[in-house]
Amino acid sequence: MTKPLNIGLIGYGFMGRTHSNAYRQVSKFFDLEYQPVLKACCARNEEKIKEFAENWGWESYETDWRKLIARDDIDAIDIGSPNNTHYEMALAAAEAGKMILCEKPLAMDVAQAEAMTAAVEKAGVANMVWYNYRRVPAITLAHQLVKEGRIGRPFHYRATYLQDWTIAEDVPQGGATLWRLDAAVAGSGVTGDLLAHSIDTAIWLNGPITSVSAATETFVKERMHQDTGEMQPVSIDDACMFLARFENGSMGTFESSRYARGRKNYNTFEMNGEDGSVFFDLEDPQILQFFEYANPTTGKKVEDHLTGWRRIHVTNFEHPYMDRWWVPGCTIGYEHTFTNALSDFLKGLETGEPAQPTFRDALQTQKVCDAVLESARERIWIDIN
Ligand SMILES: NC(=O)C1=CN([C@@H]2O[C@H](COP(=O)(O)OP(=O)(O)OC[C@H]3O[C@@H](n4cnc5c(N)ncnc54)[C@H](OP(=O)(O)O)[C@@H]3O)[C@@H](O)[C@H]2O)C=CC1
Ligand SMILES: O=C1CO[C@H](CO)[C@@H](O)[C@@H]1O
Repeated sequence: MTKPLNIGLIGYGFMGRTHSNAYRQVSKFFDLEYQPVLKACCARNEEKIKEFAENWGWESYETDWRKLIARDDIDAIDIGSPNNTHYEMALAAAEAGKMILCEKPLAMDVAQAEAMTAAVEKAGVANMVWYNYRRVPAITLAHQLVKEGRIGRPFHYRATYLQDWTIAEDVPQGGATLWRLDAAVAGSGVTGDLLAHSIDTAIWLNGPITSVSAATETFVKERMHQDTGEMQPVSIDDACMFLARFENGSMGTFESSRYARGRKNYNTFEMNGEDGSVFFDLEDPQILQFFEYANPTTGKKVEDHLTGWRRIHVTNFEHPYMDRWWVPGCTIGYEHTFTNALSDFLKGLETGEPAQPTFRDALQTQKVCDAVLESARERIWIDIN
C-alpha cells in the first residue's frame, strides 16, 4: 500500500531544481511506501515561482512561506532558500507539526541550530538536512569500508573543497543571486558553504571533531553591492584552513577556497589508517580509491610487488544505491545524490529509523563551523563539546 506525502518546497533556485527532480524521480527508482506529491512550491517572486511550478509539475504555488506552512494539505516542508531563512521557517514548520527537510548549513550559527534541533525534537517531526555528498555512492562505500574496519586505526583525515568563482574583484556581492558573499545572509563564506560539507562527511566517516585551530582570509576587501551599486567591505571568509583533532585520536586538515583557479567544485578527502587508506575526488565521482595493507577477514597483510592503490569503479549492483539505477558500469551523476538522500528519508519514515544527517547531526557540524570561525578570529585552538 502506498501513502502519499504532500511536499511544500521553498525556493526555485539551484536546490529548488535538484529537489524537484528528486521528488519526481524517487518513486520511479526506489520501492517506497511513501510517495511524494509535488503539492506546492513557494518563493517571493510570483512570476518566477509560477513558471517554476508549471515547469516541474507542482500543483500550486505560494508567495509567502508562512501560508505554505499553514496549509493543511502539506505534510513536509522542504527549505531550499538562503541560509538566513532556515531558522524562522524551520521553527514555524515544527510548530505546525510538519516534517522538515532543510538545506545545509542548518543555520547561521550554533544558537539557531540548537533552537531548531530542540524544536523538531519537541514536535516529534521527522527531519533531515540535505548534506547530499554522503549519498555519492563512492562516498557511501568509503563509509562502509571504514565501518568494516578495512583501514584499521585511523591516523589522518585530509579534506579539500575548492572553487574559483569569486577571484575577479568586480564580482558584486549580496542581492538575489550573490547572497553567498554577504555574511548577513550566508552566515559565513567558505566555512559554512563548502567546509560544512567536508565536516559533515568527516564526522560521518571518522567520528566527532573535538578541537580546531583555524586561519581564514578575505582576499578582496571591498566589493560593489549587487542591489545598491555601492562599494562595501566584504564580510565573508574567502578561504579557510584548519587543523582538527578527532575523538578517535586521529588528526585532520581541512582547506577551502573560492580562489583556487581552475577548481570548480573540487571536493576531496583521504583517510589513512594502520591497515589501509581511502581517497575520493568529486572530479572523478564514480571512483573510490582504496589501498589495502591488511585484510580484516583473512588477517593477511599485503606489501609485495603487486601492492598498490585500487580504483574501484562504484557502479555495480553490490555498491550503495547502484542496484536502483542502471546496469553495472553505467554511471550516475550529481542530481542522483539528492534522489538517493530523499529515498533514505522516505525509507526512514517507513522503518522508524531516521535518515541521517538529522538536525541533531547537523548541529554538530554547525558547532565545528562556529569553532573554526572563532579560532580564526581569536588565533587560538577551540574545543568542541
Ligand atoms: N546540498 C548542497 O549541495 C547545496 C546546498 N545549497 C543550499 O541550499 C540553499 C539555497 O541555495 P540555492 O538554491 O543555491 O539558492 P538560490 O539563490 O539559487 O535560490 C534561492 C531561492 O530561495 C528563494 N527565497 C529567498 N528568500 C526567500 C523567502 N524569504 N521566502 C521564500 N523564498 C525565498 C528565492 O526566490 P525569491 O527571491 O523569489 O524569493 C530562490 O528561489 C542554501 O541554504 C544553500 O546553502 C545550495 C547549493 C548546493
Ligand atoms: O555543494 C555545493 C556546491 O557549491 C555551492 C556554491 O557554489 C554550495 O552552496 C553547495 O553547497
